[in-house]
Amino acid sequence: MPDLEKSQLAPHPRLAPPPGPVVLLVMDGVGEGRHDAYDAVSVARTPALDSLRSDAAYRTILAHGPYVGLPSETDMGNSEVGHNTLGAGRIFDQGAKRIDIAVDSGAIWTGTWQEIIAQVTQRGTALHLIGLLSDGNVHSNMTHLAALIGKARDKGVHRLFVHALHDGRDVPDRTAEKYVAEVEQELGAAAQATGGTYRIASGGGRMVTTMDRYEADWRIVERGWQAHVLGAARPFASATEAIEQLRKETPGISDQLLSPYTIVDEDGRPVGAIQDGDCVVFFNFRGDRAIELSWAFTAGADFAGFDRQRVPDVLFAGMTLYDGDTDMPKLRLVEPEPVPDTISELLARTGVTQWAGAETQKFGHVTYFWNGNRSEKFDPATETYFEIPSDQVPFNERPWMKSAETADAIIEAIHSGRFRFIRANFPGGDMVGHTGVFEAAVVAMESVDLAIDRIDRAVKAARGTLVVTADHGNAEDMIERDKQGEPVFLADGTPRWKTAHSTNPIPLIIADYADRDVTFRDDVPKGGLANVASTLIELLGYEAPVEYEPTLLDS
Ligand SMILES: O=C(O)[C@@H](CO)OP(=O)(O)O
Ligand SMILES: [Mn+2]
Ligand SMILES: [Mn+2]
Repeated sequence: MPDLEKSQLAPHPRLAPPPGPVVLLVMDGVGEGRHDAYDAVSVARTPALDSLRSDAAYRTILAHGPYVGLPSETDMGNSEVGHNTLGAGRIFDQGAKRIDIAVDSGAIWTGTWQEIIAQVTQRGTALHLIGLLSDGNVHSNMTHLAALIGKARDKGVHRLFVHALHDGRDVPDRTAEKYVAEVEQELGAAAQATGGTYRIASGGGRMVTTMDRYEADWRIVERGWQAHVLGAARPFASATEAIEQLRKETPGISDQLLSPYTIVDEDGRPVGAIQDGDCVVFFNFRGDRAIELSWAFTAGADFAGFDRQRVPDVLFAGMTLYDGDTDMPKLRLVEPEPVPDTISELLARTGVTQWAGAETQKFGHVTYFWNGNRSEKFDPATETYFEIPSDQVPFNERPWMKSAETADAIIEAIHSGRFRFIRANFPGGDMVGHTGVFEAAVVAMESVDLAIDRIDRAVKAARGTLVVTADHGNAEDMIERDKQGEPVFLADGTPRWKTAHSTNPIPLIIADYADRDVTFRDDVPKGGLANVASTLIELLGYEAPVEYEPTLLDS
């Protein structure tokens, strides 16, 4: 490694390293809400968090929009941008924003896009656009899909198929039909303009179709493959008909869970199965839930995810890079901004031992996202990764998730004495928050609190430092609100439960058990996730690099 000596962190002039480890707990999807009846975080009984808030150093920080590299103040945070920003100590333009810029400047229509257009027009093959119909700006954005359809139309593409994943997680639930109608309109106009075939060819809810992550459940991707590629999912004449029928069969079903389907013609043949010579663009820009399908399209015979049955020879491109280590996918429409010199890289160079762990659902959050979308370690000799297998159920059915097992693993890491920096993620607030089941979200928070209580005692005994924060809000605001912020109710008076993240600030708690004077400075009122890395580096006993956003600690 070049410059290893030069780039080591310097000892902090005032703060000595604590005798025990610095332990960072990221409560996924836990913001500071209104403390009303729809705030599962405050409704939950959380004695550990309550006493930490009152006895330790406590403040809130920002985790949305421009504070994490997203286009606007109204953009809620999410795990990718949140953990990227936590790990980078700086704010980088994130996927959503980079694609917006590339569309505005036209840079997206060079390179890979030209290759795709050349192939489909010269060979008369089809262009397939797979992705999430959403304007949540977390995994995808409808404006990007519209731009792709419009450009294909202008380039005279004759056959274009959209494989539609339904959201209900980053947008209000049960709105799938609205996004479908929007796309159908764009496709209809393009078909008319070109005299070609522009159609939705398959679809399904994102949590059961295609968008698995961290290999939690490959069956999800297999179902997507059958729907999009093989054209072999349950047949329907249109996406609208599929959504209507599936809702009739399971009243109240969330868009996330709509079964996969394939659109067929009058003879029952799939209208847009994927064939040799076709081109495929996965228009999601976020990596975690895009990686597995990308593997399925690009891996050779050693692919072990599921039996693909038929692997069409296609040109496959991602909206952007999904995995920096494996350079995957090889073809992409927009290059990401590299995120160098993350906190883990600096700590590894300095020889600080690190442990990172979480259950499967968020394992990549504290490794891959934390390290700027890289899955590899910087120094295997000093870094340990630990994964606890997640349950494979809707999380409202097991809202405690693996909180206890994660706490066990962290406490073991503390007791081993081998690690100076320990970081972990507790998914409960987020994963259960996304189900829109309020009572379950309360249980999730209580299980996270029990875990924090145990970890807090272990950190105290080891004379370390406990840092508790989050990556964005979710469970603290579980109801849809109107423009004035008032709760929205259904006709029968029940709350319209919200399944998405929020733009709320998040907590930052520091409990130092090493007899050091640790207090927050008061001159960074708009402190955000980007300020956490410098703060952690100081707590570890080093000077934060000047390139990072400043520390939140008093000097
Ligand atoms: O589940 C996910 O993919 C997102 C929401 O779309 O949540 P998070 O950013 O918390 O991982
Ligand atoms: Mn998250
Ligand atoms: Mn989430």
